[in-house]
Amino acid sequence: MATATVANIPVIDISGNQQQAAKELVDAAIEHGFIFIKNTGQDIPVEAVDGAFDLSRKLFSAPVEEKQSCVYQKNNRGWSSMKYETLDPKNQRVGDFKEAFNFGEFVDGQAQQPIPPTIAPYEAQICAFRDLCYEMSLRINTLLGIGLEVDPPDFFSAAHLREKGASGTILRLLYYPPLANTDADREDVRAGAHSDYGSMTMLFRLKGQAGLEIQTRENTWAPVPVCPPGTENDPAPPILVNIGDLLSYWTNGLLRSTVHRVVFPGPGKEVVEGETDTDPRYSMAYFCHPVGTMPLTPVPSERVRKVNAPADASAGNPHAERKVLTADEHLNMRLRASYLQFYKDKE
Ligand SMILES: O=C(O)CCC(=O)C(=O)O
Ligand SMILES: [Fe+2]
Repeated sequence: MATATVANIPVIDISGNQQQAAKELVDAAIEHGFIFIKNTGQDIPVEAVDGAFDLSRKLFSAPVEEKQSCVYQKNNRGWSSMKYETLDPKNQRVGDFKEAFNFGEFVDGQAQQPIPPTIAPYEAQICAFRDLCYEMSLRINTLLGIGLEVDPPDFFSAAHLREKGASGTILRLLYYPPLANTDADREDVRAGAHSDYGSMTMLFRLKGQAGLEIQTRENTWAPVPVCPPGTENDPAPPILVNIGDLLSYWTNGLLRSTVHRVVFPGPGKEVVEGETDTDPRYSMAYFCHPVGTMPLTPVPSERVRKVNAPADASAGNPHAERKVLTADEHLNMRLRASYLQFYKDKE
């Protein structure tokens, strides 16, 4: 395999000077839409991430009947089986080569959805991990507000406060099995090309597991290494943050909601040194959504007001030719496109 020209995403330490961190975050969000957050274990302890990955392995290896009893529901929670979701419906002939399990909100430490008996004893642990992600997402949202000089600077984090109402926020565990030798269908893709639906996503990956690629400004695909240069000796790989569609709408396209996908790099394709696609791959994504009733209008920021939305940003922008959507209306529109069969069966 050829060695890849990897995406040049900066690694940012948000534990130091906050003004500096805010500036670096916003610069990266404008330029790449993707940001590595150095994992010093301060926001999310390394053991919490490892523990969540252990639970994920338990969950996906549970008997299929258990997973089936928690099957995907209209509230975007539960288990989706192999090839169930299609993230790039325009180009994919077969669904994503993955399984996923979505956790919605917990109330008093309890999931508000069926969970497989195999992991039921660990309900409190999943809730605690989701809470850690929530707290960290608020910090990042605050920094983005500071960096963009939004008035008030906590505009984004305030829009995400749980106490203000329900949101579409989801903790998603993902399992991508390897492609069997006999499986000649090279059309399989682990996750089709897409941008994320929420405000932003925090992604956890495991050392050595290849596959995530982002679309560059030149319309090429660049692999995103799990451990970029400078993080090799950190206690855990950095947390990868990416801007979703809502932060892009909120900022007139200034923050970039970058298209990405998960592939089998395959023979002859580029792969990051030290990574492979021949093993099972696990990842965890915290999809951060604001309170569902929030309108997606540009935020009060001089910097945002000055932006002339680029022509191509209007392609997926709900403001281009329709009424202003709320966060929930936007989410439902995107889910309908990705779970076509599910919605067809329901109608
Ligand atoms: O598994 C990954 O690395 C990314 C998954 C992803 O992009 C998604 O679920 O939105
Ligand atoms: Fe994604």
